[in-house]
Amino acid sequence: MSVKANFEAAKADYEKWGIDVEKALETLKKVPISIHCWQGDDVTGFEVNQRELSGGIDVTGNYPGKATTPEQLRMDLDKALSLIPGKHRINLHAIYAETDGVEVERDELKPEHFANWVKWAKENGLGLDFNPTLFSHEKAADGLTLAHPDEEIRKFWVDHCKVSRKIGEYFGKELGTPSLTNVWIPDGYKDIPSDRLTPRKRLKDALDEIFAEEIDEKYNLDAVESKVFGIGSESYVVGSHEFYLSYALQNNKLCLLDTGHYHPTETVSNKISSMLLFSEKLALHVSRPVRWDSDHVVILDDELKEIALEIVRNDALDRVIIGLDFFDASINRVAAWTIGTRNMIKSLLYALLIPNDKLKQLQDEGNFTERLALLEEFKTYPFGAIWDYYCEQMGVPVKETWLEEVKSYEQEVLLKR
Ligand SMILES: C[C@H](O)[C@H](O)[C@@H](O)C(=O)CO
Ligand SMILES: [Mn+2]
Repeated sequence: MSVKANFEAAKADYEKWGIDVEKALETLKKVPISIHCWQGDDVTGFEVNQRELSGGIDVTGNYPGKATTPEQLRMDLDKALSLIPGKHRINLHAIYAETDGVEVERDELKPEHFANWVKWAKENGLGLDFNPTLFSHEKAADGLTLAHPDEEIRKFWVDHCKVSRKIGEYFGKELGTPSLTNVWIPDGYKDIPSDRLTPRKRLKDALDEIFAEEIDEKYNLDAVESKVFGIGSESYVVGSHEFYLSYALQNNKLCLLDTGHYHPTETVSNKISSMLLFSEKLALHVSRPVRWDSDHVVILDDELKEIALEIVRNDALDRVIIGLDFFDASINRVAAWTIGTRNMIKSLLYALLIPNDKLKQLQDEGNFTERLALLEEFKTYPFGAIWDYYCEQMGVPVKETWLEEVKSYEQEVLLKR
């Protein structure tokens, strides 16, 4: 049977439950995923003075063909984007600045250092998001940045975050879609601290300084990202979930939840509804922690589906900004982007094809038998046939045929680097 014939049969199955499949596909088309550029070069960046990756995060693997220039990284992104249905966004870090071989310190970065990214984004109809980079730098060598006891170091990082917001504003103005500028810092201690409060007080003051300048939300949205621990900050992280949740609420900022930044049995899916009751918007870094914040490529697992369900069933597709955050150097990097992003989109489609109103009603009626039965049966509804049709309609490879394109690209481009 053709993709279309399979689709028609599957559509009929869903329609029995009152699900408007065409409408679901129209909705899906409009959801942008913010794809992180750093999967393509193992979080290296293009600074003239390149430093080792630090900040308690790690990339393992030595798969050949990693991008080592901005042109290569954009070319690899182009390839991945050609295999992913929909129009999306690209998420940059400050270390991806292009400074023409001139060493520019991070507190001196300017919008012009990202002009090539903006040009490319315009050509491809992409939005851009941004992150100041508060790691892989000698001023972060002891694992402290915005919470550093040394005022000079703190000021350096405050200034870096200030210029980063201006870069976000520039993206928003140029591209006509607000940039999400997300602050994540590695600050913490390996061993039990003797004072938990003072570093948090310093971080709070630093954030107040960073956000003192009003920037129109038409152009830039600010987010703050928490973490439970990192390598070298096992006992204490200054920017904990409670810290940033409170800060974001009090200061009208977006709280960003990275799915790898919580205790192993704590799920982000269970936090979304609570936060939606108190914040207009929140942001995600969808990742896959395997035993720790290992940033494995996102797969279509139960938690991913549950996250998508929480966004869809709470009508929050325009309130939850979905970004990805994984980096695996042990596999083809273009494939990593393609697998992870296609899975994120697949999970949203899965959620859009669930009879969510009926299931809510069953819960209110106390009919937990039928609730469980339907949730389980829908797991094997012919969702794949709808997904294949969506890919075909969007002009990207159906099923695993995209892999052939990645293999050719590897032979023709990546292995020649
Ligand atoms: C590159 C990092 O993953 C990113 O900046 C941050 O979002 C993070 O998740 C650190 O663990
Ligand atoms: Mn993250």
